[in-house]
Amino acid sequence: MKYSQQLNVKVKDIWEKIHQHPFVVGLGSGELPVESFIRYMKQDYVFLIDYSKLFALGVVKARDLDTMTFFAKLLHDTLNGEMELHRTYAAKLGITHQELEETKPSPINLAYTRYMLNVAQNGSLEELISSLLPCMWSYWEISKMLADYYPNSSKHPLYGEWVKMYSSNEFGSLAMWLIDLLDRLVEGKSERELAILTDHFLTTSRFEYMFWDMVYEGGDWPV
Ligand SMILES: Cc1ncc(CN)c(N)n1
Repeated sequence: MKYSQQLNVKVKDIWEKIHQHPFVVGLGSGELPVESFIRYMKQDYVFLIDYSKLFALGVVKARDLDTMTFFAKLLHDTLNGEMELHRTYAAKLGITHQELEETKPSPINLAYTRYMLNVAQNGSLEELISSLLPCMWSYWEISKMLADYYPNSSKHPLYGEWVKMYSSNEFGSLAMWLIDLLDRLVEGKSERELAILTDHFLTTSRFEYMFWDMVYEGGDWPV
């Protein structure tokens, strides 16, 4: 079994909980309260600013030109494609660019990005990939699930564009490229080395769940 398939088995319960989370279900059914979506857009925008830096660190840690080019593309697509979706939503929702950029990250948001940035700065390329992969892979799985269970979700007047972006073949192919890269990089790694990667993958998958919960419930700083 490929390493990515082993990860997929181990993460199943966490991702299942994400698929059942009221925020995700609400995106599919169209019944998500707009206040939660606004909170998500603002928190996610500042999340993506830090997340982009992981791709820049991927360029630095890459060991060949193909991998460098791929991370450079991910960096470009995140800053200009994924974040443009957020800017477009912000305009629709009456949020200014300044408000978006100045969003104060919630405790969960900060903990999640700091965890990944710490791994990216201090760990290997394989560690960097295993910690940032759930972000892309889980969104790809969510959007496929939504397309199956809520076939009209991509036509919703507000949430449809979100569903379309993350269920696009382009987004899916980037996630698959990264999965394939990780499978190639782990060839010959010891059980001990793989256990570290698996731990990063499961930790950031849990952060994904907590992020959904935070934007749904509004987990801000207590004081
Ligand atoms: C928190 C989070 N996780 C994942 C993604 C998809 N890149 C995102 N935009 N935000």
